[in-house]
Amino acid sequence: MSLLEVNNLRVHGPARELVHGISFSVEPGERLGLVGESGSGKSLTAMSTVGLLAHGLRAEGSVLLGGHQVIGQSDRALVPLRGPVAAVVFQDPRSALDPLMRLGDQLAHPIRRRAKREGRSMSGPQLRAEQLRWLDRVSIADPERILTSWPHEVSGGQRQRIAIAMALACGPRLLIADEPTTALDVTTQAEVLDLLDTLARDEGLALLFISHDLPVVARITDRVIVMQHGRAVEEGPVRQVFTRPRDTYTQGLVAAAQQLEAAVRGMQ
Ligand SMILES: Nc1ncnc2c1ncn2[C@@H]1O[C@H](COP(=O)(O)OP(=O)(O)OP(=O)(O)O)[C@@H](O)[C@H]1O
Repeated sequence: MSLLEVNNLRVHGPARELVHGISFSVEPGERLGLVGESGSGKSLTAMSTVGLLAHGLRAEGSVLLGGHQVIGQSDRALVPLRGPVAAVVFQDPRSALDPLMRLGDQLAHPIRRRAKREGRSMSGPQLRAEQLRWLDRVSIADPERILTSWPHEVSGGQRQRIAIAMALACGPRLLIADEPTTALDVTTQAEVLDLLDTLARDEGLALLFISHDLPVVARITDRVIVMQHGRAVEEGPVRQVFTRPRDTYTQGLVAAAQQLEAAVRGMQ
């Protein structure tokens, strides 16, 4: 059974339909990229798979996540799926972090939830050891200080590393990453991307990776869906789509990425 199976997903906005019937699946351990220009419907598609659409939007069709139907379910019914089956890393790590809670307390939350789910009791020292282990896994320097810090006391890159640690500490089988490096500077982007790549491999995670950055998607995913105006215009293995694009829109995206790369090379 697929980990995620999306069938004829439509997303309706207040005034018009925004995603016009998209279908795809993600197998355990597979890495799927969603690419396309700004406003093409990548985020709405991804957020629909975990029932996280903004107020005023409505999804229709079928989304089976870990075999459970997501469309039409209440938030309460989706809680057991969010975290254990799929976790999300957002573009802006501040959306995952409570500004009024110390980082250690925030990281404790998914660790405790997972332990409870697995029927493990957890002492204070065990919890602290787990917090430090997760900070080490996301390569956070000075973890003791970080645990007692507030979100505004750490850098954007550190916030994103902690958001990734919180997502992975839930023990998900699918990680949805929505432009996870866009808000970071170029050096930090590359580091966080490497981190995601390594952690996903080590944990055997499936990835649904959203980006408008084609080289990044080429590096991190196996298969890609190209979206335009709320529709999938092309889908296939990432190498095939990026080296021999069939659709004219994809051809344009690939040509633009190549031109940018050539221009940067010319400056060096
Ligand atoms: N809450 C909302 N209410 C109304 N329209 C929305 C809402 N959220 C998104 N949209 C519209 O839906 C369309 C798709 O948006 P979506 O965020 O999925 O695009 P995207 O491809 O992820 O773009 P980006 O790369 O800029 O994040 C856009 O036209 C957007 O303006």
